[in-house]
Amino acid sequence: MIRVGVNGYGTIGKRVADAVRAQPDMEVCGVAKRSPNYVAVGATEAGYPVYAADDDRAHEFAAAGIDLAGSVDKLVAESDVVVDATPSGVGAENRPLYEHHDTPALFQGGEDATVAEVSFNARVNYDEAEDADYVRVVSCNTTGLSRFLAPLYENYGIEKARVTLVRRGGDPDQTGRGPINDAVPDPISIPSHHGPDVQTIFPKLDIDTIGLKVPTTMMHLHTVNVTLENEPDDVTEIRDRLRSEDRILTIPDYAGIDGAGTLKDFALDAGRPRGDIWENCVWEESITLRGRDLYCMQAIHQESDVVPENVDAIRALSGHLTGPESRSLTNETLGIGFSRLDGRESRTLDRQTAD
Ligand SMILES: NC(=O)C1=CN([C@@H]2O[C@H](COP(=O)(O)OP(=O)(O)OC[C@H]3O[C@@H](n4cnc5c(N)ncnc54)[C@H](O)[C@@H]3O)[C@@H](O)[C@H]2O)C=CC1
Ligand SMILES: O=C(OP(=O)(O)O)[C@H](O)COP(=O)(O)O
Repeated sequence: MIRVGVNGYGTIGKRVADAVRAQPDMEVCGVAKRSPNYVAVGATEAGYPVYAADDDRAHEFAAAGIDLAGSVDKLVAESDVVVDATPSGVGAENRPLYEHHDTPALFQGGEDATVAEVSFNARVNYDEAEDADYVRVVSCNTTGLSRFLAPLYENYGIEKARVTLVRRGGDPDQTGRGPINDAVPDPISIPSHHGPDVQTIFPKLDIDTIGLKVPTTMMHLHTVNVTLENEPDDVTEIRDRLRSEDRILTIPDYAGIDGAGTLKDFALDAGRPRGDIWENCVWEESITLRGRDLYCMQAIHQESDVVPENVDAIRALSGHLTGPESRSLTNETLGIGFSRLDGRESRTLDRQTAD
C-alpha cells in the first residue's frame, strides 16, 4: 500500500484524498489543515486523521472539538508520497519540508514549473515521472488541453494550435472572487500562461493561448483551433478518435447538453461525487474540419479534472504500474467513463439517434 499524505485540504486536496482512498493500492494516512472550519470537520467525519499545517493554530482545533493526529511534519514523515494541494506558491515553500524527510511529493498546477523535475499528464508523459521525486500535476486547463491535443499530435501532427480560454471567475466556495458583472481579459497580455504551460507537456508544440474570465463558478470553456500537419479523411474520423479517449466525454447533440449548467446537472443526475466531471467535455457538433484546420469547443471542470491525474502521478512516482495500467485502474475505481453519452457504456442516457 502506498501511504499518501495530503497537505492542503481545499478544493483539490479533498477530492484527491477521496480518490486516493478509492484505490486498492493506496491509503490516506492523513490530511493537513490550517484551520478547523467546515472542511476540517468534513475530513474528520470522513475518517481522515487531521494534522495541523500550522503549529501556532493547533489549539484552535481542540477548541472546535477536532482531535489532531499531530503536526504536518509528522504527516510528511509517515507518508510514502505527499500530495501538496496548497494555494499557488505555497507548494514551493513546502518543498524543503519534503526534502528534509526524503518524501517524494506532487505539486499542483498553480506552482511554477520549476518546483518539480517533471510536469505531468498521465496521457502524455507518465513514464517521465517514474524516475522523479518531485512532480507537478499541471493545471486544470493545461490538463484539459493536453488530453485534447494528444491524439491529434500523435495521429496527424500539429502545425499550430490556437486556443481561447473562457475561464470561470472562481470556484463555488470562493465567495470573494469576481468578476461579478463583467468579462475581463485575464491576462491581458498574449499568450496567456496556458500556452507555455502546455509546452511543459509538449515541448515542441507551437501553441498560442488567450485567456479571459467571466462571472461563473461552473467550468472553464475552451474554443480550440488546431492546424494539423496531415489532413484527416473526414470529421467523423476525428470525432471517433476523441470518443475513444478514456478521459474525454464527447457530447452528442441529442443529449441536449447546451452548456456548463446542463453538464453539471447531468453529472449530479449521474451520481458523480460533488457533481465532479473528471473528463474533458467535447461538444461533438462543434468538431469542424476545414482542410487541415480543426475547430472545437470543450468544457473543463476545474475542480476535478486533475484528480485522476494526481492518482496516476502517485503511481508513476512509486513505479509499480505502467501508465496504461494505472490509468485503467484509476478510471475503474473512480467511475470515469461510467456515464458516457455515446451509447457504449451509458447507464443514464441511452443513445436515441444513430450517427
Ligand atoms: N481550484 C481549481 O480550479 C484548481 C486548482 N489547481 C491548483 O491546485 C492548488 C490548490 O488549489 P485549490 O485546491 O483550488 O486551493 P484551495 O484554496 O481551495 O485549497 C488550498 C488549501 O490549502 C490550505 N493551506 C494554505 N496554506 C497552507 C499551508 N501552508 N499548509 C497547508 N495547507 C495550507 C488552505 O487553507 C486551503 O484549505 C493550486 O496550485 C491551484 O492552482 C489546479 C487545478 C484546478
Ligand atoms: O489552474 C487553474 O486555472 P488556470 O489554468 O487558468 O491557471 C485553476 O482553475 C485555478 O485557477 P485560478 O488561479 O483562477 O484559481
